[in-house]
Amino acid sequence: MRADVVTIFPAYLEPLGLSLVGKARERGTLEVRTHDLRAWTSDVHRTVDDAPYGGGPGMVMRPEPWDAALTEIAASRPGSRPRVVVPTPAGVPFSQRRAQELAREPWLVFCCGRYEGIDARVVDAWADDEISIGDYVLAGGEVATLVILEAVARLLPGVLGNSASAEDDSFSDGLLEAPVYTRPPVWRGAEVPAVLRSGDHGAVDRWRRAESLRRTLHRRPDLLAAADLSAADRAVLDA
Ligand SMILES: N#Cc1c(N)n[nH]c1-c1ccc2c(Cl)cn(Cc3cccnc3)c2c1
Repeated sequence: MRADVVTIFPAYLEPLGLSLVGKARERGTLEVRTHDLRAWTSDVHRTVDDAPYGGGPGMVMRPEPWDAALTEIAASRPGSRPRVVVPTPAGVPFSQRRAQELAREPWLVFCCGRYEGIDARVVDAWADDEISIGDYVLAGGEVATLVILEAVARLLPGVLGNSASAEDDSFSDGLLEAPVYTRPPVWRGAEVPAVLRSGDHGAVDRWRRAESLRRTLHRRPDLLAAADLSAADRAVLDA
């Protein structure tokens, strides 16, 4: 997969050189190219924003630099067209399912806006996805792009080591993950649940499923409606 990121703060994307995404880049599983939007301005002040029509607070990002940037980037891979993702507070909610969908794309381009947003005509002309990573307000699209790209990168083939797999993820079965423990067996008087040290893999699986169901019921009951629950699951929830 190739991912291009357009931003006025390229340094914001430096974490993409670290850890899991960094290793995927080293392996060649993921290629990330970061672009400074100001490279497509033509005035001496490298202006990317202007006052909003209709008045109101803040500034809006001008269409011309964005269109020039996206036109050049989209033309850089003849015969191919990128899926253009625009993080925005007004976007559809990001989810594991959407991450899985994006992970199947060969080429993503992320438009990281700032100020009050990007001129809507550019978004209308170029965006395939307008995505929000949650119901809170950020100052721009860069952090959202980091979140989306990490969630997508970990789903790419070979990125997660043999000991982990995306199938075991929280949300992969539509439920929240069960609690996890490691050594020591007793820490500040708190013991690891005995079943996890029993060596009985069937019992461990049943315990984890029950804990996952109980956690989801208490913290995210909204997820249960879409989850594929067995009769045994429902017995746990009704207990
Ligand atoms: N994704 C996501 C997301 C989220 N969940 N919160 N905030 C954002 C987000 C994404 C993109 C931009 C751009 Cl461009 C400008 N701003 C600042 C802003 C703040 C309030 C109203 N309008 C714009 C962005 C905020």
